[in-house]
This record gives sequence, C-alpha cells and structure tokens, in this order.
Amino acid sequence: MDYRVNPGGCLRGQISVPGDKSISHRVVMLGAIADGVTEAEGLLEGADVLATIAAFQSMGVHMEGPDRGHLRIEGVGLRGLRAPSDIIDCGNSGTAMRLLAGLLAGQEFSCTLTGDASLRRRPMGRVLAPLAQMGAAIEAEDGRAPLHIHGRPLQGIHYDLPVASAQVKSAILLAGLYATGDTCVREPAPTRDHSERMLQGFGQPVRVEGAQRCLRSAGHLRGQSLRVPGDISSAAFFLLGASIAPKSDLLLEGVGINPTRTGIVEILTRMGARIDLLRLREVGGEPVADLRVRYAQLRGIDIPTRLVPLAIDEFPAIFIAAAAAEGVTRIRGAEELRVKESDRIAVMAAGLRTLGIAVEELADGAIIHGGVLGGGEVASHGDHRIAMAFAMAGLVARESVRITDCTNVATSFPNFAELARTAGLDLEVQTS
Ligand SMILES: O=C(O)C1=C[C@@H](OP(=O)(O)O)[C@@H](O)[C@H](O)C1
Ligand SMILES: C=C(OP(=O)(O)O)C(=O)O
Repeated sequence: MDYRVNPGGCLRGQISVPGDKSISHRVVMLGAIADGVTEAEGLLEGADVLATIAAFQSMGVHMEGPDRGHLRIEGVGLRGLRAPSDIIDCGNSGTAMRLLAGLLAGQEFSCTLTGDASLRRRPMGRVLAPLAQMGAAIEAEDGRAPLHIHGRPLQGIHYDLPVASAQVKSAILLAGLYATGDTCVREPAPTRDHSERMLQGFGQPVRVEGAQRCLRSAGHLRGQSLRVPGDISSAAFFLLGASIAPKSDLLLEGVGINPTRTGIVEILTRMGARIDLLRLREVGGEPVADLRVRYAQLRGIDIPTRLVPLAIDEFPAIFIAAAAAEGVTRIRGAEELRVKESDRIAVMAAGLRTLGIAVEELADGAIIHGGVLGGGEVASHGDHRIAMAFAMAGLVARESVRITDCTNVATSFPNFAELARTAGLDLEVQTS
C-alpha cells in the first residue's frame, strides 16, 4: 500500500490521536499477570499491540476486546501463564519481543518468540546479556530472533545499561518480578518510565535511587482500570505538519506529555514552533494535555544530545522539520536510530535527497540543510514512522510525493490516513 500526497493545504481543527503504544503494550502485559480484572480504555488497536494481546491469549489469558479502545483482561496471576500452543509472533514490534523476553524468562515453561523480517534483523543481545546474568536460558543465533526461551529460576542483578533503552530497562524489571532479591537497573540517560509508573499502579513498588530503578518482587500484581493517553509519538506527525504548513492551527486532544517523552515538543519549540500545552491533567498515572500547534517559520538548530532518548521515535519527523527549516540542523548521538524498524538515518537521508534536500549522513546522526522540497517517490522501507513523516513533508513539497510500502503504519497508527485527511492533508491511499 502506497501513499500519494498532493502539495498545498494546511492542518486545522481538532483531532484525537490513538492511544499510546508503549503504555498499551504494558497494560496488556501487566494485566495478564496481575490478580483480578484489568480494564483499559483508549488502548491502541495497532498491529504491534494486537501481537502482544495474541501472545497472552496463546498463554491462556482470557480477554474481551479490544473494541473501540476497550480491553478487559482476566489476569491469571504471576504464575498463571501456560505454555503457548505455538510460536509467539511479535510481528514488527521490538517492544513486544524485548519486554516478553524478560517476562517469560522466569516462567516454568519454554517458548519461542519470532517476528517479521525487520524484527528478526534487530539486536536482541542487549536483553539477552542481562537476562543471562539473572539465570535465564535463551538461545538465539547471532543475538537475533527467533528467541528460544527455556524458563528458569532467576535471581536479581544490578545492571548498568550500556544503551539508553526503555525496552531493555523494562525487560529486566519484568524479569525481576520472577527473581529472588533486588533487581536494579541504572540508565545512562533518562528513558521513558511507563513501566515504572504502571508497576507502581499495579501495586509493585519501584524504588528510584538516582539514575537507578530497583524492585523486589511483591509476589503479585493487582488488576487496575486505566485510561491510556493519546500517543505523543503519533501526535508528533501533526505537530510537524502544522508547524511547517502555513495557515495551520490544530488542536490535538488528550496527548500524553510524560516528561520522558516530550523531547519532540522541546526540539520543535527550539526550532521556533508555536506549541501550547493546554488543560494539563493526569490520566492513568500519566500527565496529559491538549496541544495547540500553529504554523511558524522553523530555524535549524543543533539538537542537544540529552534530548535524543526523549524523542527517540520522533526523528523521522525531526528530519522533515529540519528539511523545511531555514538553515542547518545537526543531529548527533542518535546511533540507536540505525536499529529501529529500518535504519532511520540512512532511510531518511535517502528520502530527503530524493526530494532535493542536502543531507550529510553521520554514523550517529545527520546534518540537514533546510531548503525547498521537491516531489518524487520515497521508499519507507516498511517503516511506519518514515511513511508518516514523508506524508507530512508532502504539505510543503512543490510536487506530489509518493511514499511506498506504507502498510506498517497500521502497527502504531491504524487511522492515520483518515485522520490526516480530516485535518487537511491531501493524501490518497493507493493499493495495487
Ligand atoms: O519501551 C518502549 O515502549 C519503547 C522504547 C524505545 O525503544 P528502545 O528502548 O529500543 O530505545 C522506543 O523506540 C520504542 O518505540 C518503544
Ligand atoms: C521503534 C519503535 O517501536 P518498536 O521498537 O516497538 O518496534 C517505534 O515505534 O518507532
């Protein structure tokens, strides 16, 4: 499935983006192994989260939904999962695979996790190493999926994360629920803290000791009812589009603004964007606001490296903002982008060059020279965020932009095309 975006137009009105993907995965996981019922509202019904739901159903967890964002989970308790009937397919989702590896390492059964071609290329050694230190037995060729997990008793560890990764942190903390003693993870820089917040909400204390997060298993979790906030990583494409397209004025309702996720707001604001945070409130243990974004001429900046983990999924959008800005933008310290659903540095650089923008690719980032975007055909390489970022580039391109291989947009934002059209993007979905 391809997108074709015709130039012109602006983004206006009021929209709500779907539920947060990171939080949705976690509520399914914790709800499944909690005691009692968990009810989620506003859950993302994207393919990545559906893969996590199917994984727990195959391990004997009964769920109703998801139906219009509502999911009811009958928790089986920490020790209630059963050996899955088949190989677990995590699809395109790194979060599903890495968090499940931690959650399943201490079970009393064996299972296998696999995924699509993109996920089978991504590094899993980063979770296998700490889990092995905890006593896990996980076989994987060359540190890649499929992962063959042989459940074993685990013991807690103190682990210094070599990369700033919320997925690795979360995998270790989830394994810690099944381990004896304390499990502590130290991060080199702050990363999203949804696991820590949600564990607390389910009655499992997580201690914060400087850059270290520690837990000692309470032996059980308590089922919860919670509402999932809108995903700031999905809102990011609209923050981008409205910032670069003249006459835009858009309100995004109910977006999660957890400070470990708001790097995109800070980066765009530093570039000159006009973004207002309105009606600040708390939803499901997470801060939420309505975001108003209006057109503004953006300027190139040097992106502070401390903001990289706080905006890690927003770099495809940031590359487009930089291309549409006046002057030069430098991105450094972002080598993690090379091991996402695609090599996001290489794929963004190639796509921008196709549209006539000068980009110097660096091992850990890029230097982007803002200019006028032309039209052309850009390959998304099956990466949802690349597809949505280039769709927004179409607002300011001189000719139409065709983006190929956009099916995976459904992993994180199933109604993207429809919502973008509602807001004013001239986007056609082409299936051949
Ligand atoms: O924990 C999570 O839910 C996520 C963590 C990030 O990955 P890393 O931990 O690999 O940086 C992010 O890119 C991903 O989309 C979701
Ligand atoms: C990197 C992403 O997700 P995951 O690691 O879960 O595949 C993403 O959604 O941009």
